[in-house]
Amino acid sequence: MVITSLNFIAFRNLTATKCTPAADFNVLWGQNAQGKTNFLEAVYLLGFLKSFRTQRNEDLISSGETHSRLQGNIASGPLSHHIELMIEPQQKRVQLDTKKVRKASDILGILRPVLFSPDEVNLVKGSPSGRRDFLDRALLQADPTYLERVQDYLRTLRQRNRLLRNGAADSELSPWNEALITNGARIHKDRCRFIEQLQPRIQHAYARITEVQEEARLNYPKSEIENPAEDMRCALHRLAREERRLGQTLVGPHREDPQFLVNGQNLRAFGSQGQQRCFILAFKAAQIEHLEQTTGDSPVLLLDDITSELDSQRKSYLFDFLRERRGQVFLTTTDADSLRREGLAQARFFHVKKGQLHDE
Ligand SMILES: Nc1ncnc2c1ncn2[C@@H]1O[C@H](COP(=O)(O)OP(=O)(O)OP(=O)(O)O)[C@@H](O)[C@H]1O
Repeated sequence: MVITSLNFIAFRNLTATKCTPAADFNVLWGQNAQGKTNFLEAVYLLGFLKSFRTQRNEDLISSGETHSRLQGNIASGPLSHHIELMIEPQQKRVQLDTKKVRKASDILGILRPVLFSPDEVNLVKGSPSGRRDFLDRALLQADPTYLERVQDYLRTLRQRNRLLRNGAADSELSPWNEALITNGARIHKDRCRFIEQLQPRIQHAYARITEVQEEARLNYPKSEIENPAEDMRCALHRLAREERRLGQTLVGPHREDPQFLVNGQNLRAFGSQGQQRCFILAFKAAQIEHLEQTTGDSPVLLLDDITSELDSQRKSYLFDFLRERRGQVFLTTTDADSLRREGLAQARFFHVKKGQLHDE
């Protein structure tokens, strides 16, 4: 898939930005705090409807404005689509080909942006919720219907927590236990299946990046158990008193923690910065290849200031990887010359200055 045109109005410091990107490499360069990441964020929002930096709509709207408007034309094989996203403080409204989109899952997949940003490296050592979210975002790109299953689970979880907090009787809780088990086991299976598909690619990419014999694994807890529903039921029984005492659900995929392992050691506790970066890079490469194979289409890559983060070996892997694949890429950098030296001289260069884009 290729973005053929973009139009951003009143988005952060991008007051009025029009752009006709190249079908392959696009470099957004400029000094710090000029709007380069804002541009990537806008593209990401058009495809994913969620920011990778904030949950608050107000942050996205240019100061002093009431709403932002993002528009993009996307060509995918013989098809072309127009996405329009209106961001207001209390809501987002989406149109696909001028028709109102009611369910987010109907639009995921029209534009698939895969982001690689330095901040993601911190996920490896951060909280379990960051790692779950990281995995879930990748899964959603591969399978937009996963969103509805996650939403069902979260609704059940909220309701069950409310009942636990209010000291509801067992008979009242019982149907919610069953709903939690059914929806939770589905999420567990979805995540395990997805990781199983990515695993050989992660391993392969990691070996190529590092050129050492280390085994990289993404591990999901209890992925080997045959019946996750039964396992959840037993755990709910075991922890029933504790759940009532705390007023919250202690069992289910919202508590599970994907582990990033190298040679069997958890990077969360033992990983060097270099191993963390390699792992995330390998994961992204695996995710992209998997998307290309399962959807038959290349996602759009958004690389935020990545060259300053990587050493020369990882940079050369990344550029080889980018050159070998087809597909559209947007890179941000403060140093356009170094990208020209990397062989991206054919890219389309946009200078970003004070929220304005200048085609060069
Ligand atoms: N809602 C908003 N309204 C107006 N300006 C905003 C808004 N949100 C952020 N900005 C401005 O956007 C700029 C930051 O842009 P961005 O994060 O894209 O930087 P960048 O060019 O990627 O820089 P770096 O290289 O440091 O990452 C800052 O000047 C900030 O004040």
